[in-house]
This record gives sequence, C-alpha cells and structure tokens, in this order.
Amino acid sequence: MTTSISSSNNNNNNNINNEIIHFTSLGYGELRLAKKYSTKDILDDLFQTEGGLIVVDGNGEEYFPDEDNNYDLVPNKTYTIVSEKDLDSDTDESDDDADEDETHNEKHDNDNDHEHEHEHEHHQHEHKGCCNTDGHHEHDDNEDSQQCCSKHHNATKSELKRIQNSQNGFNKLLKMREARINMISKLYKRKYPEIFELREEYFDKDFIEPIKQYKKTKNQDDLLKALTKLTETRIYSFRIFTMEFCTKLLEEIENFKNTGLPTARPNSMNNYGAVLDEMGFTEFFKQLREDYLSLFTSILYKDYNGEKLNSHHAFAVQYKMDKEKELGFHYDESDITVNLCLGSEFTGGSLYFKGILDKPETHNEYFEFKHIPGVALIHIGVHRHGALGLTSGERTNLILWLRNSNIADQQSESKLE
Ligand SMILES: O=C(O)CCC(=O)C(=O)O
Ligand SMILES: [Fe+2]
Repeated sequence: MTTSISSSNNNNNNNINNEIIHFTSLGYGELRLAKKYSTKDILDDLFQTEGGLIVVDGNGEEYFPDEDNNYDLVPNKTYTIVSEKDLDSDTDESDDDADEDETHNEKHDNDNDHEHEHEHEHHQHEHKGCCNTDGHHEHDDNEDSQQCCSKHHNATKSELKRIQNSQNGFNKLLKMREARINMISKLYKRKYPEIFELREEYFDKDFIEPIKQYKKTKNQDDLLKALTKLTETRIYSFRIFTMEFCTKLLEEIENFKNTGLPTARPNSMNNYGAVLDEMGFTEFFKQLREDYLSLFTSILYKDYNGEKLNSHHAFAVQYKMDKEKELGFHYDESDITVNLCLGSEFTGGSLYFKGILDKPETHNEYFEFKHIPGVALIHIGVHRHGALGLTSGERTNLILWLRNSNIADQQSESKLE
C-alpha cells in the first residue's frame, strides 16, 4: 500500500499554507505562524515579550500594529522578534559582549570590528532558519556544506550561549513552549482524534506478537524477534505501526501544518517538520517509551542509558525537492533514537551511518539504509549519521529521541561536518 497526503479532505482547517509568516527571535528559536494569528497579543504571548514586542523585517524596518492589533506582514517572509526587555539586558551586559568579541576575532583572523557589527545585525534581522540556536555545538569547517556561513554563526554563538545558559533564558524557552502548547490545545481540531491515544491495534503484528510472547516466556530471544540486526554497531530495523496508522499520522501532521498554528523547528538542524509533543502526542509517546520501547532498549543499550529512559522529544522531519533535500552529518541529542519513515513517495534520501562518536574503532564504518515507509530504525544517539539528498518526491519521518534526563524536550542536535 502506498501512502499519500490528501489536502482536499482536511476537516475544519482550510489550507492556508500560503499565508504563513516566519518569525525568528535572537536566541529563542524560530516559529511559523499563520498571518491571521500574527497579532500583537499572540506574538507577545508566544515570544514571552511581556508587552515589549518589536517586529523588524529583513531591512531592519520596524513594524507597528494597527488598531486591531494586526501587523501588515507579507506571507512567506521572515521577520525578527525582539524583546525590549532583552535589549535592555544586552546593554547592561555590554562589557561581557566586548570580551566575547575578542574570542570571536581570535577564531577568525580576517574579522574586523566593522564586519562583526554587520554580522551581528545580519543575524538579528535576516536570520532565515539556517542555524537554530538551541544548544547547537557545531564543528563545521566546511562552509560549502552549509547554507549559512559559519562565520555568521560564530559571530553570535557565544552571545546566544550566554542567553541560553542563563536560568532566565531557559525559563523563557520553557514558557514559550508552554504558550505554543496552550494555543494549540485550544485551537487545533484533530483530524484523527483517536490516534492521539496509544492503542494496541496500531502496532504491526511483527512488533506486538514478540512482545506478548516475551511477557509469557520472559525469554529475551522471543522479544528480539521483533527486530532485525543490521550492523555490529547495534542498528536494528523493525516494523512498529501498521501502514494504516502511519498514513493517518502523516495526514495529521500535514493537517496541523495547514492550520498555521505555531510550529517550532523540530531541532537545530531540520528546518521543516513539526514537534509532535506540541501537537498533543506527549502521552502517546510517553506510553510507547515506557511500556514498549524500554523493553528493547534495556536489553540492547544498557551502556547508553537504555534501562533509564525517562524523557523524549518526538518530532517529524520533512524533506521536499524545492525546500530541504538532505541532512548534514551529525549526532543526536539523545541516548537512543528511533527513526520511522511515514512516507509518502520519494526516491533518494537514504540514511548513512559512520561510527559511534565515543568509539573511535568504529569510525571507518559506512552503512547506508534506504528508508521504506512503515519501517523504523533504532540506533544509539551518538551514532554519527546524516541523510543523503532526496532525488524526487517528499519524505516525512517520525523521530523519537529517547533520553535519560530531567529535562524533556530540549531541542538540539550536533553537527559534525
Ligand atoms: O532524515 C532522517 O531520516 C534523519 C533525521 C535525523 O537524523 C534527525 O532528525 O536527527
Ligand atoms: Fe539525527
């Protein structure tokens, strides 16, 4: 069975894709939001600017709301949100900034003060989503492989780190997430409400039968029949959900995106997709982690916290020919990752693996895996990997970052080259 996304039978939500506005905020990530939701009150809430919201376009021009609280913004353009409060605290800490400038100039001999100033301004006003700021530890010398020059990134990296490392910055990120979740839970009309609750009937029989058998026999070999071992570095493939469920989930994600409700970037590297936890799937994935996936991880990945998973970040990544086709070489901010292809139709886009970060003896590995709708992989989070370019169609994958951490849903990912 092939999966395809239908936009014609969306219930209640009109397709308003062409009215999406892109917002970026210094140090606090990016957001897609329908024009109809881009009012002063909503933006203040989503960016936690406490009334001190400033909207600036790519030329540095400031926008002001009309009497109905609306801004005259152009769909598909990127606007920067600045908080008056953050500007104040930036001025207070200008001494620190000067120190950081020196560090920056050491790294880039050809930088001068003027260039730096320009980079800084460029970052504030024209940041197009090339490098999210969520705790991204980048080691990239190859500027060609990035849309965004690393110089630009580094110009503000220390500053962003400072913001994010501070307790205030972290609390603000949490509040922003809470504001998105509140808005979505009030306004989102689910296309398939039943899939937000984990039911046994959604599992592929090749996944659930071995689990049932294992519960009777307590024999690990019975459980592991659900998985196929692909490499000595512990990459396994398995079918987890039925194709019918995968198709519904894919349509639900598409439906959500078409509403124009606030959509954060899924992680620091993927630009397109959605955070499933924010859509209302947190309980679903918590149950999946605790009652099902942990059975496997506690046997297979003891040395990577497989027995101690207590949080997750569930998101979808999307690749399209005219948008994002590939994903750079990186490792995940997870202990263990599950990656399930949902569809729809595509060629290319294979996943490749090149050894585990903390196991140098594995670094000459090269393993390529062709994504197949309905088939999942499970691997160690620091197993270095990337996705090759799509050659046609569209690909959406569900990614589950499983962690032992007190902090659920921290979004980051580390780039390697
Ligand atoms: O596109 C893929 O299948 C891989 C995505 C991935 O590695 C990630 O989001 O961390
Ligand atoms: Fe990844």
